[in-house]
Amino acid sequence: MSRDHVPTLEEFVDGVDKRNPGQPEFIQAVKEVAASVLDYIKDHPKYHEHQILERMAEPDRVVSFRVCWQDDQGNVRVNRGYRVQNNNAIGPYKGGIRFHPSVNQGILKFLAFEQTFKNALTGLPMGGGKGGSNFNPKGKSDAEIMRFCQAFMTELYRHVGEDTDVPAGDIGVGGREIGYMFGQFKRITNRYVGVLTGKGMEYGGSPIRTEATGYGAVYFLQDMLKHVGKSPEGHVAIVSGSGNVAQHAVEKLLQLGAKPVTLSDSDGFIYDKNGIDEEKLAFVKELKNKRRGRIEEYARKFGAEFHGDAARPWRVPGTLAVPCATQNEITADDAKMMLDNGIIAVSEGANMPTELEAVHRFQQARILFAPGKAANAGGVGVSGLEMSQNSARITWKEDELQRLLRDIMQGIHDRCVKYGGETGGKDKYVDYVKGANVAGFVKVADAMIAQGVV
Ligand SMILES: NC(=O)C1=CN([C@@H]2O[C@H](COP(=O)(O)OP(=O)(O)OC[C@H]3O[C@@H](n4cnc5c(N)ncnc54)[C@H](OP(=O)(O)O)[C@@H]3O)[C@@H](O)[C@H]2O)C=CC1
Ligand SMILES: O=C(O)CCC(=O)C(=O)O
Repeated sequence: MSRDHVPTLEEFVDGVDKRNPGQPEFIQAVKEVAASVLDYIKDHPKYHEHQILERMAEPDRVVSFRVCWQDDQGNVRVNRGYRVQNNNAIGPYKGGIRFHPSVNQGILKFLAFEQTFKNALTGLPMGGGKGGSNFNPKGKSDAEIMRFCQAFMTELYRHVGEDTDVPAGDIGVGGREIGYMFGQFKRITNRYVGVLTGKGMEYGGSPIRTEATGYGAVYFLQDMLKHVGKSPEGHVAIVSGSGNVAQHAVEKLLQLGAKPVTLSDSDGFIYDKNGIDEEKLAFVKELKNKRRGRIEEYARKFGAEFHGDAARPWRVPGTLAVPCATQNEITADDAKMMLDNGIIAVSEGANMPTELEAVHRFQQARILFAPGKAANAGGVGVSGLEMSQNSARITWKEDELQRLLRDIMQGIHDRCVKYGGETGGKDKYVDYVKGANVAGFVKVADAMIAQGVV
């Protein structure tokens, strides 16, 4: 293909498809971005001359390694670990670590690609990366989790560092796992540095990192509603997941006067018509973070409905949705059902929880739809602030971090409006997908051009 010709979406995706066989999630993520930015590239030929999108869609490197550990019975177990370093044009690679049996290279490539745009949107100097393992933490003892985390870091330590690549948590990786990995990094390197974020407050963590992703996703929802003269107050909210992001999304929804009525895990979902209040949320936190139990218990305890067989909550009527479990949990049929039920806004707490066809349905219906790379960026935003605090060897006060998180989310909303807002329309429609993709792209692209062909 001639270098003068900006590829069409089909030509571009065809190339990505051929180079990444068997990686549908990665192709989906790249396709969504390409659909937003190719027109912008046509209007700004320097990005085509420098082959920016082509370079961004090829990770800087993918590290894959064996992780050997022993279970409580003394059996030797083998898993595969990865770190995908996608792009470090604007700062050290930054992004979470996922422990889940579904983890493979394609899923981590999609997450590292998304992270590159997300981190740029925060306005902080962080590149994009992601890592993980197909290790399944469910049902493992605390000692097994510790041995696995230590074995994982025994290889990962040589690829990360406070100015190189700074991992954090994601699905299956919370404060406990970060602690074990941090301890092992320190033991191997004899250095006490901010190599991971999401650390405990006693050893270099930042106030509100735990809450930041869920809170941020609801702040973004609030900002979208405010843009069209509305607020979350009084609305019924459908939430999926019951882990870190879902719990704090529910907490912030309650603080803003909305009524969350669902939560889920991989077994199914609960529907509490009376609403999940603070007391019920405290039960969920204890159930999930301490006892590591199943969400079905909520239904038994509070007399709510439980829908099993891995059912998802999208059939439940509500006007707001905050998907907080995993990728591709909202199908095109789900989107239709949600629209039929009168949904007005969706804010993605999870990464790419909405299938591409479902995104198109929401866009066609012109509802408020925030993609994860904008809506869930509060977590990595506060991680960036944890990095700053670690470098300066200080801890800021919680009030200050609450204010900074609010500012970061507001800034992301403004950037989306700048690049995705329609001019001249009466309904102030913002295509948040386009806005987030173009805003993230421009920042990374300009840095790449300034740094030459590397
Ligand atoms: N933690 C963070 O700061 C950030 C997280 N995210 C994204 O938010 C989402 C949730 O992460 P987080 O809350 O941290 O993870 P957690 O591990 O704390 O919770 C994940 C929740 O999602 C459910 N879940 C996971 N995989 C599946 C699946 N395949 N099918 C159905 N349910 C599933 C889990 O159920 P079960 O226990 O049964 O597996 C659990 O309820 C992910 O997409 C993550 O990438 C995005 C930005 C930052
Ligand atoms: O806090 C971080 O570094 C990363 C969080 C994350 O994995 C994400 O934003 O998806």
